Amino acid sequence: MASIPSQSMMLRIEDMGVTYPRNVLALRPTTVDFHRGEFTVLLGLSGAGKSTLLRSLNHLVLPTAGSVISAEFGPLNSRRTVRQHRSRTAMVFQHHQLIERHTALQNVLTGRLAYHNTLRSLLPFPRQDLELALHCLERVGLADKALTRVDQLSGGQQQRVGIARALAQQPSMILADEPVASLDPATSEKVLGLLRDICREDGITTVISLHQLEYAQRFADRIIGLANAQIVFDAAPEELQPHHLNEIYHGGSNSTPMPGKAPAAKTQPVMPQPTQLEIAR
Ligand SMILES: Nc1ncnc2c1ncn2[C@@H]1O[C@H](COP(=O)(O)OP(=O)(O)OP(=O)(O)O)[C@@H](O)[C@H]1O
Repeated sequence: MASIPSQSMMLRIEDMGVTYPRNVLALRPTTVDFHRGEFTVLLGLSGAGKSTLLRSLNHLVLPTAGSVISAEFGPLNSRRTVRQHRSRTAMVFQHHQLIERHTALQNVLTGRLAYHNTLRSLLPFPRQDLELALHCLERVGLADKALTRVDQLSGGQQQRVGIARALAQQPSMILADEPVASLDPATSEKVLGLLRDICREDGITTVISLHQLEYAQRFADRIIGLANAQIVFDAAPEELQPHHLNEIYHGGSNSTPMPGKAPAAKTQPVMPQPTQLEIAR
């Protein structure tokens, strides 16, 4: 039976694993707690399992083993609990998933849809929703772009609309899947800083997948390093040592134990390609 999460815990994955069709092992059975207000970065090479772990947290990817347990709603073992959990879990995507021919405000308002039934969502949004959406745009510095079509905004501005839409959902958790992968370094820093500051201010638990070590060290409260479908590091950024990076980015041939955990059992370590090594710098 699933154990009960403690007070500060927001979400627990318990012996959760994902194997895709054709026996592709993307995440070995793993147990991890995510705490209230924590800003966690999932770090690893392409194919390490970051997106799989991130998306399984709200069952966008369905775990094939173990369970996801919400402190608020319990184990995600029914359509009802999954729906409840998703209504409080906002997503930010790499390509923002905005409706380009709609205005920034209209896009942010879609963050409110989870709070209305299908029939209600066909009607104009209530005034409170409009005010909230405007407030969210203000928080990401885009109040003056509320009525601008999204396809007339820059990539960084579009991602800020994506964050405002997530905030309009009034989430207790935000899952961000490589939210800066399409942005230049200066814009990436601005977007990540904004997301981190707002989540900190509002106490929103955030899990975000990134390739860039530098950003993970700069913005994360906690880094979870993945390699070969398993967690090989899980601690504060200050604890990340060269041998951990070796584990994350090189398959860890001469690894030492990760903080708080026994050394991970490895099968068939996959060595990164030279292009992949670039991202470790
Ligand atoms: N829908 C799918 N069907 C089959 N295999 C998949 C699917 N999605 C991912 N995989 C495989 O699962 C493994 C983990 O992929 P995942 O996308 O989680 O890695 P990632 O660390 O997020 O990579 P990236 O940084 O490139 O997004 C990879 O081997 C990938 O090819």
